[in-house]
Amino acid sequence: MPDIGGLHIAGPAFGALAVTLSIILYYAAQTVYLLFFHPLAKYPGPKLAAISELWWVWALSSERFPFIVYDLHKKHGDVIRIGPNELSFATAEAFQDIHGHVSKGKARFLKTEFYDNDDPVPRIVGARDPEVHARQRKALSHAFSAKSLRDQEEIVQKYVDGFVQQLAKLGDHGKKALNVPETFNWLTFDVIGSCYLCPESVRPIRLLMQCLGDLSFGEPFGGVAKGETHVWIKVILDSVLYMQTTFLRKRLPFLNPIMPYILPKGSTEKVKTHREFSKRLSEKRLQMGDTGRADFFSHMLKKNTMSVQEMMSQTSTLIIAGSETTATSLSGITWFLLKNPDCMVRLQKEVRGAFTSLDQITGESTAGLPYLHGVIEESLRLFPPVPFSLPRHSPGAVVDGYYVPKGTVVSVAPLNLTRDPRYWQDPDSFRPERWIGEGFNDQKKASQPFSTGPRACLGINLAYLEMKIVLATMVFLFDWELAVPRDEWIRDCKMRILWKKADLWVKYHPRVAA
Ligand code: HEM
Repeated sequence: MPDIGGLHIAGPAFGALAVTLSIILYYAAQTVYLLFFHPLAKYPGPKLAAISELWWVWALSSERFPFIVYDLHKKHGDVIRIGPNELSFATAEAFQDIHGHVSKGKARFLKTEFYDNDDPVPRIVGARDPEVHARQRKALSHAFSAKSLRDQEEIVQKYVDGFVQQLAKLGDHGKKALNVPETFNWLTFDVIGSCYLCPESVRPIRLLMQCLGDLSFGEPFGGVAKGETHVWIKVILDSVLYMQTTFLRKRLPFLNPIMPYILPKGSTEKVKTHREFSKRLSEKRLQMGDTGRADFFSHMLKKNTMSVQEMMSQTSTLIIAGSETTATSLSGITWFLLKNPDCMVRLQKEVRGAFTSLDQITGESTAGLPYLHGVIEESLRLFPPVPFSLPRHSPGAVVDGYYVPKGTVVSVAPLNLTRDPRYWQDPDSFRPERWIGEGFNDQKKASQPFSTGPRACLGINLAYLEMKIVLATMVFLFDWELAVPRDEWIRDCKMRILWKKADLWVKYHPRVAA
């Protein structure tokens, strides 16, 4: 029986005490190291973030991550420590250093574990190995060529026509308010579903009826046709929340056992359902082989550089990457136009002056409307549809003048960059004219909603095409009214990897002259 300072402690109790003391000492020593001697110790930020992953987990779970990081940069400056081994930057130079192309032979910043999920094979957005990613990107890039875009325009036109008819019908010609984020989801999921499968209108309907027949689904997602959110879209949006928790669980594995109690009921099942839908849809499309039509799948098949599993795993990613982002952008644009009636009037003048009938509204004709372009760019600046800060591992390199040790996680806070007075005149105001001609001499590289470099968005041209056609059509046909007045909308949105948008109720009145 050990005798400590006159205290007699039994053997097992002594063992437990020794273990407890060792653990306390270990964490105390680690805390001192992380706070004072770690290579990142000199950077400001929350103390909890410096010593533990708990801060990051708290910030991500709060669903307010971009706002929290925004406020921290405002308080502490351009470089802050947001994890024991993680830095957040707030400059355009840092964005370029981390995401831009690097010269041959130089090491690249690669995606972190944040992008991992439980999928057996990586898919384009999540592929961390540069070789796997380059191969997948090459196979898919043809689906985003100028020629493919021309095919995709037909799809966009078709769904936009149906969409505005639904807005008129369901909105009872301006008498009833519609929830904007939801309506744009009908459209963008239908468009991407159709581009993904095949552009001929009847095909996706039949295909989906065949493979998901028992669930009696209609068109690709049937959102526009039915004027309601398809059950798969609901499942997809919920499973994005689950994906967010995957990162949390990976970062703090001890959370695993309690996750089922924290997650909303049925989350795990929803992810499974989403994967099952994607799998069945892909299988059916693969069975069809070469259909002679240029959909996303046909390009992958033609390239023949991806395994069947790899091709199938792209489905769920592309459907989310291509639809939710565009719907978010369109919702943001709606908000800014309604809060800035002068801008709305100027846009109406441009669109209504340029066209006398709907059939004149095309990809080519809308590409020549500078104010429309300015409206889209300005909204993407103030409300970037991808709110998370695209984390990367430093290869041991300089970021905006700071040497960042190898393995450190680095990212750039999207909201700070786009509202920084060093880059933008009158940064918090919605001023589409800044994007026309010389504008205000802003440093436009500080707005990178589609990212840049080898991992930049593949669907950028499709996104602009879709946004321009739908906005021009809606402005041409309707006068918009904010049905439920509100002072703020952006800060009411939450981050679940992508934005979970707050409701935005709008009435679409038929334009008198139309
Ligand atoms: C306004 C609409 C859109 C925005 C703001 C947007 C934004 C982005 C961003 C920021 C990334 C980089 C993600 C990262 O580094 O983790 C990305 C990647 C990607 N986006 Fe988009 N996107 C939009 C629309 C689309 C559309 C319509 C498609 C078509 C399917 C698409 C397909 C992709 C793909 C395939 C990638 C992965 C590229 C790669 O890793 O090589 N996106 N997007």
